[in-house]
Amino acid sequence: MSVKSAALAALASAYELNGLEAGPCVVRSARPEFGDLQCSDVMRLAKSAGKNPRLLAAEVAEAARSALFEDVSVAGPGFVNFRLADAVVAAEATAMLADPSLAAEKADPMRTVIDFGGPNVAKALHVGHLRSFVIGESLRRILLEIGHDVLSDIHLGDWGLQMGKLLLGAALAAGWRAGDLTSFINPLAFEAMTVEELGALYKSGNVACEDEALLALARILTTKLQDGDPLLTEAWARMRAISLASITDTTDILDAHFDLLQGESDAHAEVAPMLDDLMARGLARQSEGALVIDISGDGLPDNAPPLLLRKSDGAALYGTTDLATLRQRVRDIGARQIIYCTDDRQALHISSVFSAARRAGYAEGVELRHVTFGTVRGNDGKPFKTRDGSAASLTEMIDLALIKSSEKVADSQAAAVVGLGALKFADLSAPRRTGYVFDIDKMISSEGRTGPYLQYAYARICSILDKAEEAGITPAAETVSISHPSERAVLIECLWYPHSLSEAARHLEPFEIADRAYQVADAFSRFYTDCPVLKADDPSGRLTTCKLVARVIGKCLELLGIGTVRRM
Ligand SMILES: NC(=[NH2+])NCCC[C@H](N)C(=O)O
Repeated sequence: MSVKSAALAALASAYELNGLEAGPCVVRSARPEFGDLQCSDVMRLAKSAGKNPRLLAAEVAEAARSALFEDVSVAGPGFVNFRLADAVVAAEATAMLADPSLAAEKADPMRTVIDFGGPNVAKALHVGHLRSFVIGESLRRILLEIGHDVLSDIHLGDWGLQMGKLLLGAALAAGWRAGDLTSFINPLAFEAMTVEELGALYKSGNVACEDEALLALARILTTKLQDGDPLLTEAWARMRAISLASITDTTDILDAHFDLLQGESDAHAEVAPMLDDLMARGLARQSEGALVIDISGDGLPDNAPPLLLRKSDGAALYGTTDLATLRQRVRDIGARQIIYCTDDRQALHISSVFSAARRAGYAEGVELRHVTFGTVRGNDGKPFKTRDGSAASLTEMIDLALIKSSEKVADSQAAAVVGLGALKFADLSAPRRTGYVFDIDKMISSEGRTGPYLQYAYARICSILDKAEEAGITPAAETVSISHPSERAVLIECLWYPHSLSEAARHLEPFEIADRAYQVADAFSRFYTDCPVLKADDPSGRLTTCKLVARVIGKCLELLGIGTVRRM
């Protein structure tokens, strides 16, 4: 039973007694002085039943009274407020501490594929990738925590026109000016190449494509590669490997885990049979030499353009590989739920793919969800840039966080945990769609809603528990009791954890967890100011409270992908 379900159950019978039909709704009380939980829909029900709202609320409150609540009262025009009995709070907290999952509500396990990161071969990782890695990894952990069977896939951008441009850049660098391009592409030349050099090849190829004639050549290279030209394939494979190695260096630092390191290219074998299938069933149609599929619904604007599946030159597009990948994920991996985590500028693309998949019957009974996020801004309110004016590079952002944290934390291992924690918490501590301002000094501060604040809180509680152990006063039975209003307040914050977890999973919103961690830590600091723990007459109850708080904050940070240290 969670705190919320207690009130819901009580309300349900109170509703029945009063002949009210609508399912009761309960939220956390915004004013703790009135109670822990609140129901505000009696007023609306009274209106439609033509009753006096305060009187009806009083009747509901009367019927909802039980031993679970110290008080059920009516406030204002008809709010019903519940105040949990202290014994219930203590018993719930005790049960939560004894439960390895901290009373998490488990879901019906579903095979879930989560597609996040989406880095591209030969292109530097930037601030948008930071968000996708951090949010995606946290969602991966949250969905695993509630019991889903999760597979994460990095979905490397390794296939479309960008690969033709890269190959063109390589030929240009090798001195090509005219004639057969491929004779200027030597796969062995990529043997010892760094990612930076690779990036420079892509950039020069991309700039060269401002010239229509060269762009046409890049398209030819793209199609040749997609048709399996052996030389281009070998060159491409080497470049892909160099990029992937450098990308996984970064994801290792960020502690983002991928079960599958697949890319757009992995869908290639699927493309031709899929197009045949769509044509055979009359779903794909020719349009000006290209092959398209009409789409609608999925939040698409009316008369959305059809999704382009094959260009007139035969090349497959971004949407084609996404559709083919989706089909594979459902058919071969058995995905019942597929989650895409990209910035909000891809909303139209992803909706188009979802719509095409549904029309084609590739997503029967499969939940498709797009997790979007907003922009990281600089202090000027514009998208965050690095000094040279280009989109901020992810490695530079990581370095900046690590330099700042090493100025604060002497131990180098702890400094890395703090720096990365600061970076990640800043990314997760606002609802993901909002975006945020990148302010490294604020992120790294140990005050306010920051990663370091939570990591310090966690370390401080651990040190209390360690001291208790050294002094031999670790309680034998872990029973929570309430000795002070501040202790009750922090326990209530802990009891909301299962609800936050469910909400985070339901809305695919790690902010719910970040906020829970902060609320618990904040209430803990008030408790610790008001209540001596080790010096209490009988420290065992308060130590148990500390233990639960450490477990909840530790679990939240783990779900956010943020590391902890026991000593700072
Ligand atoms: N399945 C997907 N489309 N995932 C997102 C991929 C992002 C893409 N590589 C880009 O940089 O824009």
